[in-house]
Amino acid sequence: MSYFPAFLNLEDKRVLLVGGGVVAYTKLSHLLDFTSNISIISLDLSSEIRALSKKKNLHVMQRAYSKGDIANFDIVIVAVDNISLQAEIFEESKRYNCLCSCVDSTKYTHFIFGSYIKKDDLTIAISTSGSSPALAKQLKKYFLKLIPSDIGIFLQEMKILRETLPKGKERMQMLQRRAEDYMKKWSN
Ligand SMILES: C[C@@]1(CC(=O)O)c2cc3[nH]c(cc4nc(cc5[nH]c(cc(n2)[C@H]1CCC(=O)O)[C@@](C)(CC(=O)O)[C@@H]5CCC(=O)O)C(CC(=O)O)=C4CCC(=O)O)c(CCC(=O)O)c3CC(=O)O
Ligand SMILES: NC(=O)C1=CN([C@@H]2O[C@H](COP(=O)(O)OP(=O)(O)OC[C@H]3O[C@@H](n4cnc5c(N)ncnc54)[C@H](O)[C@@H]3O)[C@@H](O)[C@H]2O)C=CC1
Repeated sequence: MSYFPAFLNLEDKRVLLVGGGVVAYTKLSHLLDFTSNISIISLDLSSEIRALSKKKNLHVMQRAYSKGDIANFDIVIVAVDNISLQAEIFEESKRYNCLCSCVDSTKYTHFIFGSYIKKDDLTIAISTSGSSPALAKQLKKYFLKLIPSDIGIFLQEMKILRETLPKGKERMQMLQRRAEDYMKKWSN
């Protein structure tokens, strides 16, 4: 099955990360590119997670997960080395209308993490539907080399044009032409 590639606004969403090891750290550092409204529950916490949580002022609870902990969260990421806990929290998430992502099996997940490039207003996300995270990572590296360093400036110019010119056919054609011309300058 493929996953619908939505770009979520996390501004007022409360995120819970369960787990404090190697994989939890990767997920945390990626989440922090988009929100810092993150709480963490974990039995143990790596020194990297401790340091990052302190720096970002996150709410950290060092203890085992207990039933009901997700009640006040919109999104939960379960990055523990315990598949049955992942399955339990996934089941529980359905009752609380909470989106759940578990790191060990796509059976227990509403969404997965993609590999992504984030440069100013540009976000490119890549998924292999779980078939090969390693390839997703390599594709990211490949595409990263194609993106020029002035992309943020170009996007700002386009944003201003879209905000100031009246909507309509003329604006659509002009914006399309500008986007095409901008990309023609890339070496290929
Ligand atoms: C389903 C998914 C669920 C999810 O995590 O959301 C998932 C699951 C699993 N990953 C595993 C292994 C690895 N994961 C990575 C890396 C990343 N994994 C990420 C996402 C996803 N991983 C989701 C699917 C994404 C898609 O659609 O492709 C990335 C893209 C994003 C991120 O982590 O934020 C990030 C790269 C970020 C970047 O750098 O750009 C590497 C490579 C490395 O670490 O260098 C390896 C080793 C090589 C390999 O296995 O390919 C294992 C087996 C563990 C084991 O064998 O013990 C499972 C579980 C299983 O498959 O059973
Ligand atoms: N999705 C992905 O990208 C990847 C997933 N994995 C999977 O991720 C899982 C976690 O791997 P690591 O982070 O390397 O393990 P780890 O051993 O470094 O971390 C596990 C964490 O879970 C916490 N934990 C365990 N039971 C808990 C409980 N009942 N309540 C609260 N916290 C609890 C531990 O305290 C620890 O912080 C593994 O099962 C592995 O197969 C591994 C690689 C990549």
